[in-house]
Amino acid sequence: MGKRIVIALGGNALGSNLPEQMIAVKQTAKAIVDLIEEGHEVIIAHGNGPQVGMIQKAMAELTRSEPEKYIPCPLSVCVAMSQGYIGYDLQNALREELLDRGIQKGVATVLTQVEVDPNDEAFQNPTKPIGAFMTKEEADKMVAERGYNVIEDAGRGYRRVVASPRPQSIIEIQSIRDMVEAGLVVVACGGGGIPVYKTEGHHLKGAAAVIDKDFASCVLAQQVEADTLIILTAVEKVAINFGKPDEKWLDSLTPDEARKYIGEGHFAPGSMLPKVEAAVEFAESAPGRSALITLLEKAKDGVAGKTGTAIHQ
Ligand SMILES: Nc1ncnc2c1ncn2[C@@H]1O[C@H](COP(=O)(O)OP(=O)(O)O)[C@@H](O)[C@H]1O
Ligand SMILES: NC(=O)OP(=O)(O)O
Repeated sequence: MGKRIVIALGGNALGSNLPEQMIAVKQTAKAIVDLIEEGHEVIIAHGNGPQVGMIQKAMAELTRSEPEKYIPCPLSVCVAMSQGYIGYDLQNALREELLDRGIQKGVATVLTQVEVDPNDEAFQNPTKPIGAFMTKEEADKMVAERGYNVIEDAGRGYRRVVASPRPQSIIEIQSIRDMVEAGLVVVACGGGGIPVYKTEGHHLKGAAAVIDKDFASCVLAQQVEADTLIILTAVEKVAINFGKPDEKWLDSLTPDEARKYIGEGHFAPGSMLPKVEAAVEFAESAPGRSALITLLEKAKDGVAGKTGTAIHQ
C-alpha cells in the first residue's frame, strides 16, 4: 500500500555548484520517481548549505563593490533565493522524469517560511556550516576582514558557520497539505525553510540563520501526517564506531538505543547527529511512524525494508 513519505535530500542529491546540481538532480529525480511509481505520496525537503553560502557571498560582493547601489542582503533572503534556485532545478528534473515514465503529476515548489524562536540560544552560538570549503589562510582572512565565524569541518577544510535555531512551525503548512491532497509532488521547507519570527500583529520578520533541514523535515513530516521520514544522505546505513576498526553498520534502531548511542558520542554533530535526532523525534511522534536513513540511490530498497537504518519504536 502507498505511504505518505517526506524525503529529506542531503548534499549528494544536489552537488556543490551549478553544473554539479544540474547533473545530480537527474539521479535524485529517478530515485524519487521510483517511489512515486510504486504508489507512494512524496513530499520533498532539501538542504542548501553550499547554495546559500554561494548566494550570500555573491550578494556581499555586490554590496562591497557598489555600496552606493546595493545594501546588504539579509541571510533570510539568501535562504529564499536558495529555495527558488534549488526548487527550479528539482522541479524540472522531476517533471521530466515523470513525463518520461508517462506519469501525469504536477510538481510545485513552495517558498516555505519556518518559525523560529528569536531567543533561541543558537543565535549566540553559530554551528551551521555554509558555503564552500576554505583553506586555513582563506578562513583567517574572512574572520579578520568580515568578522565571520569559521570552523574546521571534520578534516575537510574550513567553513563559515551561521546560527541554526530549531524549527518551531511551518507558516505555509496548510498550502502544502492542500497541494499534497490535490495529488501534487511538493518541494517544501528547502534549506530548512526561510527562518522567520512573529513581531507585531501578523508581521513575520526574517532571521539571520540557516535552519537544519533534518529538523525542519521532521516538523514537516509530522505536520503533513506522514507515515515515514526518509533522510537520504551519503551513507547507506548509520554506524556506531564510525570510521574505526570496530565500526558496525546498523539495520535498525529503537529510540532508546539511539539515545544511548547519542550519549556515547557515536554520531558526529552537524552531520549524522541531527539526522538521528530528527529520525527519533519523528518515530516517537505517533504510533506506527518510522524513519529511514540511507543512500539516495537505495531509497526504493530502503522503503522495501532491504537496506538502510530504520528507526522505529
Ligand atoms: N555514525 C555515523 N554513521 C554514518 N555516517 C556518519 C556517522 N557519523 C558521521 N557520519 C558522516 O555523516 C555524513 C552525512 O552527513 P552530511 O554529509 O552532513 O549529510 P547531508 O549533506 O547528506 O545532509 C556521512 O556521509 C558520514 O560521513
Ligand atoms: N539547511 C541545511 O541543513 O543544509 P545542508 O543540509 O546543506 O547542511
